[in-house]
Parts: sequence; structure tokens; C-alpha cells
Amino acid sequence: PHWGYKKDNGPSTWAHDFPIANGPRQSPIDIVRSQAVHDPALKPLQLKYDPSTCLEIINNGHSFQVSFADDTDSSTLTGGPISGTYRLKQFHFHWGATDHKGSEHTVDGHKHPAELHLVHWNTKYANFGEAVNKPDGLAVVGVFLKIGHDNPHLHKLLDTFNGIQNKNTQTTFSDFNPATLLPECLAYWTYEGSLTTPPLNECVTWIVCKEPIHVSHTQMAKFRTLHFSGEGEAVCHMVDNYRPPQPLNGRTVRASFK
Ligand SMILES: Cc1c(Cl)c([N+](=O)[O-])nn1CC(=O)Nc1ccc(S(N)(=O)=O)cc1
Ligand SMILES: [Zn+2]
Repeated sequence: PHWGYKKDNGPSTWAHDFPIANGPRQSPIDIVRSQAVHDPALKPLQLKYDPSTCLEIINNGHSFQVSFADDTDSSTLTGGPISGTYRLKQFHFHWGATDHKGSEHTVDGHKHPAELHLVHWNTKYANFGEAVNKPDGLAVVGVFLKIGHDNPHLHKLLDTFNGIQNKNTQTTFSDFNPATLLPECLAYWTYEGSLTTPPLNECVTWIVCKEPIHVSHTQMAKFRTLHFSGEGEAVCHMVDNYRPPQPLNGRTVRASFK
């Protein structure tokens, strides 16, 4: 069956169709704070997003995703551990069935209730499709979500959910600034890894923010109203769409902070 997050098609089965699942630089990982190496040469992240490049919001059967026009340098990532300019293609989330799990990266074994991924591709390549086949093709900024006060910037996203409840549904979505989903402090950990879902390409420079953003328990409950299943199929709630941490295989995690 097509890959997913159930017993019969979940992360422990992905290696059958995608042998790179057992590769040397897979993601996510557990970030062990004491093992991270402070690198003073790491630059600050520069994220410049243009809300007018926001195109649509999609339930793709694995997550919900907001996609952006990436034909110009309007929404870009520069600085940080990367060289050159990477363009924002989409952002999406991973979350759990309860507030006690859901993130892909963990910190000293701690699971957050959700994790945001802002996916950018290296403009030294012609397009996203080419970039995913290069070791420095993508840069994904990960942001942890923590249960706390209501997040006003998430409401615009959550208000579209009635229209994208089922797999392969989408709706127009415009004028959204993903910078509103970034934490105040952009201190980060960085390491070389992969896509966390099939095809699991080892093409990602991961940039994981130390500081989480907040989401309320009620807002997290709204995430869980989405469906993995399509219209007319047996309802399967979209929860636990996260891959567990993978072997570090000797990789070094660098920290932009002391
Ligand atoms: C492989 C590919 C191509 Cl090529 C295209 N395309 O549009 O040309 N789209 N996809 C799919 C894709 O992007 N997957 C993806 C998987 C995991 C993550 S995650 N969690 O952030 O690691 C980010 C993205
Ligand atoms: Zn992701």
C-alpha cells in the first residue's frame, strides 16, 4: 500500500520501497544538547517572506501544506549555515494524537506536540525537483510548537480546515506571512539530513530553532480534525504523522548559540 503512518505502511515499512530509509544521513534525529558544538562562524538566519507569494493550502493525505510561488526570489532564506539563496516552496506541520507527542525532531528525548517545517530549495539549481537530488538542495527550518496561549497567527490557517478535511482537497489561500510563525529568537541547531517522508532524499540542511512557538490545546485539537482518508472512505484522523528519530551515524550537530 502507499506509504503512510499506519502499522502496515508506516515508518518501519518505508525501507521496502525507499531503501535510503536506512541511509547515513536520515532525519529526524534526537538533538542531544550537551553534544551540540557551538560554531561561532554560523551566521544569523535571514528569512524574508512576501505574503503575496502565498498560493494555496492543501491536504495531501500526509499533512496540510501551504505552497508558495517560487518563480522569483520574493520569499527567501539566506545566512545561517547555508551559502547562497534558498527559495520558500511550502510549509507544513507534523503532530500527534495527544499533546505529548507529534514533533519529528526531539531535544534530549523530549517530544513536542507538533513541528512546523518551512521548506526552501537552493537557487543554484533550476527548480525544486532538481534540488531534491542534490546534497545541498534543500534547507528546511523546523520550529517546535508548545502548548500555551492561543496563537493568533494560526487562526487564518485553521479557518480553512473545513474545506480541506479530506485527502487531496485544497483551497485558495492568500496573503499569509509565514514569518508570523517564527519564534522571537532565531537561535538554532543545524545538521545535514534528509526529507522525513518518502522519498527520504538526503538533500536537506536542517535548521531547527531552539525556541518554540505557542499553540493552544484547542488549536492543536483542530489539527486533529483533518483526515488522512479521502471523501467516501472510512474516516481516519490525521494524527501521529511524524517519523521517529533516526541514527545520527556520527554526524555533528552545530549550535548557533552558546
Ligand atoms: C520529492 C518532491 C518533489 Cl521533486 C516535489 N516537487 O514538487 O517537485 N515535491 N516533492 C515532495 C516533497 O517535497 N516532499 C517532502 C517530504 C518531506 C519534507 S520534510 N518533512 O520537510 O522533510 C519536505 C518535502
Ligand atoms: Zn516535514
